[in-house]
Amino acid sequence: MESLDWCLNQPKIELHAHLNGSVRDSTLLELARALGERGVIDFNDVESVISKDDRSLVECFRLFDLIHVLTTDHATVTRITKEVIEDFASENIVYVELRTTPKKNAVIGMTKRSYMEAVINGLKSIDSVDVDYIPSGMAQQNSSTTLTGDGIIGMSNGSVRKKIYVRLLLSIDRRETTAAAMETVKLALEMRDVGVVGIDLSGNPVIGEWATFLPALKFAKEQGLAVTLHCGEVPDRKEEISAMLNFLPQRIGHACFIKGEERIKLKSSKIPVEICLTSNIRTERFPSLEYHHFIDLYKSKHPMVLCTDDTGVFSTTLSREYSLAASAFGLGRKEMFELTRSATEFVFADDGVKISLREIFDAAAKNFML
Ligand SMILES: CC(C)=CCNc1ncnc2c1ncn2[C@@H]1O[C@H](COP(=O)(O)O)[C@@H](O)[C@H]1O
Ligand SMILES: [Zn+2]
Repeated sequence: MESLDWCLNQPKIELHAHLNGSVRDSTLLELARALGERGVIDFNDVESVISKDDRSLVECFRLFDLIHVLTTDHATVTRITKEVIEDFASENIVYVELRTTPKKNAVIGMTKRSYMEAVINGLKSIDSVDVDYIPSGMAQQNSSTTLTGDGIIGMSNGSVRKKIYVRLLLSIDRRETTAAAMETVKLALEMRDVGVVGIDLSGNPVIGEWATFLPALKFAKEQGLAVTLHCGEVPDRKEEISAMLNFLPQRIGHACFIKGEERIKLKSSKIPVEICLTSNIRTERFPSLEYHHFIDLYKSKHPMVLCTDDTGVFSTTLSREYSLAASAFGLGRKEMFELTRSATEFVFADDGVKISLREIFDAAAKNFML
């Protein structure tokens, strides 16, 4: 494997990360213990599920339901958001699009909006790194900081801090109705001034119909939100894949089972693909990386980026994904650096952020392209 240290040190862009899939195991266990003590859950049952490493698709979605029981209150959503962003920043991710499904729970007074406000509070509460989540022109910049061009900012007092750009995508869960999906899109539109830039369609891929989500996704697009779709996660979905590609989303995730005509359509569309290697292997989309479609897309120069999907659920990091790709597909340092740098062009943030990211990668090129 290409040295994990090198992959850790290079600046990286993460475009496919689900909040509740990225929670630290230690945090989940702590939350489970507390709920166990209150008699809400049986801690021993939960511990064995959380500690398991390999999970089938069905088991993964059961785990998500369990994670949601543990995390869905305002204070915990704030806490996990803070920890997830701190973890991403600690491995030199300079830009992350974090996606999450806004949730309601009348019993604790949670609305989709208050859930998202708890996420924003998590971003605000981070003080170990500089977090940029407000789009240009929407807030006063911290005048005591200047970008040095390597993902690090120089403070007017001479100290140096890491900086991470964070933008948010609101996910529509495939279990939701058209009305619920529309509510999420409207919320996203109202929260553009706090860093929401787009919509994601995710959830159990064998549940739900494309036609249910289409009206909300169309509306999102018309209103200028970017859209990314989980597409081709399971076999035999020719019609849905075709309809999704015809929709022309700004990006798609996974694309594991896009074959024949649809594969040709994908390639000619140039829609960037978010590739999640460990996620695909752990959920047995492919028997091993040797069979993964990464290399076909890569060789045909299709726009793509490596992502984690769920660092917690799949026990991975973005650095590890790069290291895996290096060993499985023979990528050298230059290729890995160019792969993550190329994602600058398909982030959903505004042009000001793209310009800053180009500067960060240009400045880092001399150290990482050797
Ligand atoms: C089986 C598996 C995990 C496959 C690959 N990955 C995924 N495919 C589809 N939806 C996903 C995947 N990983 C996370 N999600 C979605 O993200 C949610 C967790 O993050 P959040 O609650 O939106 O903050 C899950 O409940 C699910 O709706
Ligand atoms: Zn995903």
